[in-house]
Amino acid sequence: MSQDPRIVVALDYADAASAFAFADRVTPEQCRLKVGKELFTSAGPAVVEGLVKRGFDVFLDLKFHDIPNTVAQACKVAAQMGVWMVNVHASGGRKMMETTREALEALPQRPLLIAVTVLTSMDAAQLAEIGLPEPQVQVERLARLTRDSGLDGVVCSAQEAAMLKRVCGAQFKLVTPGIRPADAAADDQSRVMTPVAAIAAGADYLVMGRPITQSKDPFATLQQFNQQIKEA
Ligand SMILES: O=c1ccn([C@@H]2O[C@H](COP(=O)(O)O)[C@@H](O)[C@H]2O)c(=O)[nH]1
Repeated sequence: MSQDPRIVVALDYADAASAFAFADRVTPEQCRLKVGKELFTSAGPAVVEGLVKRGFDVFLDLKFHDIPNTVAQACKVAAQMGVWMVNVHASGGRKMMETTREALEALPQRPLLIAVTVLTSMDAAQLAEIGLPEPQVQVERLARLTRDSGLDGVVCSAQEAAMLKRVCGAQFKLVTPGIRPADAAADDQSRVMTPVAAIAAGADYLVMGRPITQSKDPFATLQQFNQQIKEA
């Protein structure tokens, strides 16, 4: 089994018991785990610490978006929980991202710091409604700003992965939600791609929630996706 699992399972559950029930049936070699707004609001730091204690790499996906000092301090607290990765919104701007990076760099051990470009639920029409250009243009703009602010990578759709690897370089991490098998419902996601296509396009980590957690057999489904990626 891979020591660098590419799938990050989104534990979008309402309580810690459900998250731990999932975590206790998989291993850190099979997947990384993501704690997002629902689970964190319900269960708080204890759920993060419980997953870290079980040996998992935890992506704390709280997408901080605030003034520089507030975001930097929040990310420092996240780092103290022992998370593997934390994120902010790139639209918070260069000063916010640089201040946060500097705060994390002062720690003895720091998590990866990445920034959300354009949410994978948004399509061109939704972006136009808020006065922004089409996804590829806006994602590239925010990814360049993120790279220039010294962060480790971005959250984007796998549809933008090939372009971003060219623009930002191979070391710049691409974390891609909106992953859907070809025959699956998109749900509220707009910019989707299959797991195999996402890896081929250059995605480093695939964030997958409902296609795994809401499948009939989440553990067999995770194994199938890992196998598909391995063979790709
Ligand atoms: O642009 C983004 C940023 C974050 N997410 C998060 O990823 C998962 C996706 O879950 P699915 O069930 O596989 O759709 C979810 O936790 C989102 O908050 C995203 O989808 N898009």
